[in-house]
Amino acid sequence: MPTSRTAIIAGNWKMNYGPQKASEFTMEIMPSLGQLMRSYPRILCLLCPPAISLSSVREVVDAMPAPRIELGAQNMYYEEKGAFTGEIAPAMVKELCTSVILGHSERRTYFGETDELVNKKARAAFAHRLRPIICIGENLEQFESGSTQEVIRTQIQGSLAGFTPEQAARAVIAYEPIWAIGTGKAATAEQAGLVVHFIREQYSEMYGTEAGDAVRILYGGSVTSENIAEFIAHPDIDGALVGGASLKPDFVEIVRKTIDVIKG
Ligand SMILES: O=C[C@H](O)COP(=O)(O)O
Repeated sequence: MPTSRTAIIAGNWKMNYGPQKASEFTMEIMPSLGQLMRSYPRILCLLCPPAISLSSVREVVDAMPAPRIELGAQNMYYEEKGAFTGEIAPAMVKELCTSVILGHSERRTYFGETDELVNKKARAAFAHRLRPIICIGENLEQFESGSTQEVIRTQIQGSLAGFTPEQAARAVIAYEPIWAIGTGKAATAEQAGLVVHFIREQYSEMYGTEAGDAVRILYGGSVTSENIAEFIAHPDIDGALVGGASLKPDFVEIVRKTIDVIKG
């Protein structure tokens, strides 16, 4: 990644760690994570536990303050409040988080989320000054049939429809090829980099060249401390959305190696 952008390492805990376990795990990683974050400024770290555990993680992070360690929600609804059983509203997320993951492939696959819905949620995020992390990516069949670019183009145009240039600049994109998620078979940095570069081109077409250069784009899919360095070394990739490895102290190693690569 170039020096003009800030790295982001986000840990998506998915449906793991209730309030008690989330608190214990955060206490376990915060001393070393905090030390790392104090050592280098050009990186943002996001912890994204399940919604029910956000408060307990918030308490630990507040008690062990360190710069640029923020919380993110894994999802939210777009309505302000009301009779939407089981959902959480943007203002509720905003009380504890700076960011929200939207349109994760697991939301799209298991809960039928569409680009249109992701777009509504992203607009609600902007309205509440939350940073949306918008996930896109192709499945194995689409990858093997060579339709990755077409899928990505459709997802970008649908999920980002009607964004102003300012909103587009605040959004973070996470490219997650579905075939690499939770499989232990990460894309190569070269494979991921080609798609991420394509996303930058789409951004440039929609919002101008500067926007294409400035937008922060993460890679996600079987990222560990063993392979993070090659992704961060790629000029188009700005960080990672980490699933399984974010549930272990390996997450701190991922942050450490990211800093090592950026520092050079
Ligand atoms: O949100 C994270 C991604 O789905 C990647 O998950 P993973 O690192 O377990 O493959």
